[in-house]
Amino acid sequence: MSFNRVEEESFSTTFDIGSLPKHYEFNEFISDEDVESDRDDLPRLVLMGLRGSGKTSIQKVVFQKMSPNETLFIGSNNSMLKDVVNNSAFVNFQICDFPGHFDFTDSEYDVQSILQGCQSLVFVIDAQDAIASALNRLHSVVTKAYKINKNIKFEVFIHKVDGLTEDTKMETQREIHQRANDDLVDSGDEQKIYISFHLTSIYDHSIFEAFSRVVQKMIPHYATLENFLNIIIQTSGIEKAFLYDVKTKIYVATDSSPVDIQSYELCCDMIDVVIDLSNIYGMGQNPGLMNDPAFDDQSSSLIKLNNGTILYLREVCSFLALVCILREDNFEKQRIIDYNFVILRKGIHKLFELKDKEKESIESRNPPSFK
Ligand SMILES: Nc1nc2c(ncn2[C@@H]2O[C@H](COP(=O)(O)OP(=O)(O)OP(=O)(O)O)[C@@H](O)[C@H]2O)c(=O)[nH]1
Repeated sequence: MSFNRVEEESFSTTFDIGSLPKHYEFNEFISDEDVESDRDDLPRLVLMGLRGSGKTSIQKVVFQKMSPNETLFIGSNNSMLKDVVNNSAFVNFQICDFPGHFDFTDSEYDVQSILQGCQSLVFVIDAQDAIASALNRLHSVVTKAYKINKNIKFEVFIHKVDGLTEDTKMETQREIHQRANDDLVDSGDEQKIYISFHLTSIYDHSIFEAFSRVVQKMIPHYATLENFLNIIIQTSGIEKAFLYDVKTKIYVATDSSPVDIQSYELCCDMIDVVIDLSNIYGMGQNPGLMNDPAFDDQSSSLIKLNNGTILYLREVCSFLALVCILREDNFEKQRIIDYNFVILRKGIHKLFELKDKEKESIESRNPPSFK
């Protein structure tokens, strides 16, 4: 199998690479005031946890690019904050950040309808604080939420672990895991409710890694994406492949081999380098225009490390990039890799179309109505 440019061009004519339907694109320059946070039609992710556990900081750091140090000045929330994350077809949901003092009996919030449309409930526990009251709240939240919606995926972020030693981290995780499961056993819910645990901190990549896993569970076609990546690594001599949402550095998919956090961090750093360089040299013909993003269909990059490893990035569509790690020897077959990449990109675009068609058919079966 060999790659030649004619083949790539023939794909380009049948499918306009890099140009997805407009609504898949993230508009980088929407101000906070313009964002339509009441998009109740979108899949919903709910953040809960005790006061000061770090919910708002997580949301600001991951989705609004706030620097971790700035979160010191956020202040406590007294009402629910809603936000819409709309980067691509895969990273497209509404976030509801409940204040720490929230109670299910609180008539201020329409908990029933919020949780009915909820796909993922992230409960944040401050690992530097006493955990007993957080565990009580966790149990009460998951059992009540499960009664309202049995399809919610429950995720616990054991947060602020930057202040703990490696040993304490593991010990805290073990203790929280054990006690949360014991509580479920006591209430007879252990067969029904499954909780996933993640160690997180806004001061390193762990929060992005954890959010990646949460977002992946919200993607209906995740298995297909994973399969695509398995095929490309097998056929191209690649060691690890990540499909990144460039804007947030969440990886929306990866192949089925285990993720090692150093590889993930390396790929995140590569994206930063590409965006920074594009901002300087790659702003197209009109560098002054705000709508000329630093990441477009021409974006690609190759970085050689001094240990014989190569990082290779190719743009898949607006704000989605494939980042691969491979041995330098295997990169001799770059044409095959590029050819396989074109096929992969075509497959992912088809998946977008499929998702779009499914959405249209659901909407035609349930036309929107005024409440
Ligand atoms: N050390 C450390 N501090 C963090 C981390 N995440 C958040 N914080 C700090 O925790 C404090 C509280 O964070 P918030 O985001 O306001 O907490 P919250 O859960 O939204 O609080 P409420 O709005 O009262 O419910 C802030 O001072 C943050 O800087 C973390 O990963 N590590």
